[in-house]
Amino acid sequence: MTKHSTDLKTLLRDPSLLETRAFVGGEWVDAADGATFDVLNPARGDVIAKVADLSRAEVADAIDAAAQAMKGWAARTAKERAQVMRKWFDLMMENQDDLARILTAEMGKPFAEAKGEIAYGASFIEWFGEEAKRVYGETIPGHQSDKRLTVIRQPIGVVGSITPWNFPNAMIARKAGPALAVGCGFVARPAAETPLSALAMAVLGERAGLPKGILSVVTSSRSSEVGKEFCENHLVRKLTFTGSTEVGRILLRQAADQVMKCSMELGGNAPFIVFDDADLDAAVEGAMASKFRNNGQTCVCANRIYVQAGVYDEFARRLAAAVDKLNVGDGLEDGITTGPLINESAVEKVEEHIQDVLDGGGQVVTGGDRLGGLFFQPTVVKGVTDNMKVATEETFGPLAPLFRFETEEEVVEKANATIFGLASYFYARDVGRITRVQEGLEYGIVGVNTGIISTEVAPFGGVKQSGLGREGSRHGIEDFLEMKYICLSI
Ligand SMILES: NC(=O)C1=CN([C@@H]2O[C@H](COP(=O)(O)OP(=O)(O)OC[C@H]3O[C@@H](n4cnc5c(N)ncnc54)[C@H](OP(=O)(O)O)[C@@H]3O)[C@@H](O)[C@H]2O)C=CC1
Ligand SMILES: O=C(O)[C@H](O)CS(=O)(=O)O
Repeated sequence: MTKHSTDLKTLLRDPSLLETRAFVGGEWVDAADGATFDVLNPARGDVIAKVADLSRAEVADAIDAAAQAMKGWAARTAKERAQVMRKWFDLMMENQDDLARILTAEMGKPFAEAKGEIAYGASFIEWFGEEAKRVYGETIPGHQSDKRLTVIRQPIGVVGSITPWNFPNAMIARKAGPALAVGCGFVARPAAETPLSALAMAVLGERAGLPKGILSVVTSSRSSEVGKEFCENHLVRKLTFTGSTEVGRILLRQAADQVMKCSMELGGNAPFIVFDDADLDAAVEGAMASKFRNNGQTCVCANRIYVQAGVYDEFARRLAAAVDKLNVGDGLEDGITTGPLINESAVEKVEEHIQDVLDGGGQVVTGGDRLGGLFFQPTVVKGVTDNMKVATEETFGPLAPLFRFETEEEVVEKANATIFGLASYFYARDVGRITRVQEGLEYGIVGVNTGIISTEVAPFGGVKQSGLGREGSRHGIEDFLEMKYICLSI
């Protein structure tokens, strides 16, 4: 891999999108004490920016500003807010290439994939700008002749948002879209690894006409302090989080003290099942898409690949052949399909899972080795059994473990044997089997003969310990509204 420094500003058509100050109350600010934290390019290891490192007190200022700005923003009509959201969408798409280069530089995913994320993120801004115009109330036949009953829905209040590094644009957009569209104030704390994408979104949001203070981006290396401020500040009425189940539990415990409404999009352990009546080429294509998207660093990636005995060896052969065509490298360079992992611990987790398979008698079909830095060979292993770590732990990397199974009943039981319940996938052609399996899988999302399920028009979220609530779709707006029952006596 070529190792050279990243002069990101020279790569941008509009260098002003590369913002390193925090966005608080409509102002671009350095930390009061001048503190900064480094943002690294995971492909090259160099520091690409030094970003304002805010304290908890400065986060509180952003919350105050959001509460103040809400008064005017919520008073606008849904159509007026939608016009600003639409402008924001247009600006994100006009600046798609620059936003993608910033995203690739700080997170590592290849430029083409980063462009896809920008479009995916922008789609939530567009979708919820429109959806907010359809937040209807209701009238209810009175229980007494002198009573007139109505139900109205109003913005829940100031929203605190904590998002991960794996989708630095889309995970914020999937929350900010509905929250802002219905009139909420929104304070976003992006992961310390990837703050630049969020800041660039705020630059464009300001240009689109978001009023001062309604959106803040509070960059900070002190994630737990920010989380505590969100959970303890009584002006915050909603906490929305995407990340690990472990951190989700911490936040839920903290939010319980003020009975705060929470949305949680947490970890997964997706089964990917290939039955013997599957279209094997389609199943390989789906496995590649699901497993190796974002270098395996998504909560909906296939984490366990179950293949029915009759097609196990052929599927393994075809999958390995497809994996060998992946091109690992620096995502800012042309022709790269697979970037680096986000950090050293992510690489070590992949190595740990592979070694555990080998220690248990499994074998590497292809890959299995580091490539220097944070790069790792996309890997297929076979002979994987239920007692191995990869059966219960999310790898979050480019490892495709193949489990063999005999019967439909067996594999559905094994697929469900996890505390997680976010995404699941299977390939089959028998309609009876498809019906039984799609209904039997205990997951919030089931992909049938497809490995990619993510879209703004459908409800995204998990059951069991994969989360609370849904994001996207007409359902995704509900979490940012409160229902009010009005009983009028005439
Ligand atoms: N469901 C999903 O979409 C995702 C799931 N994951 C899962 O989480 C694992 C670890 O990934 P990672 O990014 O470290 O995910 P984390 O859950 O550790 O971090 C997610 C976000 O939460 C912040 N955070 C961490 N601890 C706290 C806290 N105590 N209070 C408030 N905020 C906190 C992080 O900030 P900071 O990074 O600055 O510490 C980051 O912004 C992955 O291996 C994967 O299993 C990860 C990303 C996305
Ligand atoms: O957190 C994630 O991994 C994303 O939610 C996955 S997706 O929505 O981009 O598919």
